[in-house]
Amino acid sequence: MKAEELKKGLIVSCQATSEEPMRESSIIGRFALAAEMGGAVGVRINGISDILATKQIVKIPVIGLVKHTYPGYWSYITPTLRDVESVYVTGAEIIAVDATKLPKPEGKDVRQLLREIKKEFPDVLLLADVSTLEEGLAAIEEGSDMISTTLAGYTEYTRNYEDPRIIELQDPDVELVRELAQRVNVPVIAEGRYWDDTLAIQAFEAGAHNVVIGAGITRPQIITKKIVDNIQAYL
Ligand SMILES: CC(=O)N[C@H](C=O)[C@@H](O)[C@H](O)[C@H](O)COP(=O)(O)O
Repeated sequence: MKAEELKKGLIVSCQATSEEPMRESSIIGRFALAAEMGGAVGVRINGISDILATKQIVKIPVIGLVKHTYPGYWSYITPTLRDVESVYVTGAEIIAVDATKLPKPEGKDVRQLLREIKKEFPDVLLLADVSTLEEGLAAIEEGSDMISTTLAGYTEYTRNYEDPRIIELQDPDVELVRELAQRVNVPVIAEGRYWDDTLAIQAFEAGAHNVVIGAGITRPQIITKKIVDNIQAYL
């Protein structure tokens, strides 16, 4: 696949941690199928078995990643060459990688990591997950094919709140999408706390090529809680 082939539109992130009720690869695959049936142009999937389950039943492009934590390092989205390789062999069309300025495992800096990925996997479509404009521009210089605002609001220097439960409710960073779209000529993907079509349209108006919605579609316990909290006042 080539970067130009990624259609404009909605990408659905289908992810569940070990504490979540949907934590099963076949369920994640079904979420991805539902996303495809609903008109999504791509899905974003974490973990090898979830990616493989998804690849079996959908035709739309898969953005694959592995969340892998290394002691002493903050970066956790496909942060090493070996992690990239593990996603690469699944056949995921696009690979998402932490492209924040924070140091990467094995003592690498972000530019070195991105450069090595491009060298070792020249045909890979590399999606740089960033939290700031500067990180996005650096990732483009190192050959990234797409940029996503995935980590805006999550790195320590872009966080506004200490409480991780609060951050889930914060507004998405539409301004970062606007700034990136003005400065780069690769697809800019708006991601992180986009809950619905109203927020997604704001991102498209700001120049996004795609908007990723995760929790707002595929984390039913969070959706339920949001609705329950909102109607509580009337009960
Ligand atoms: C920060 C981080 O680790 N984000 C992850 C990236 O893969 C996922 O946990 C998010 O669900 C995804 O980015 C979609 O975002 P939201 O669920 O807010 O629509």
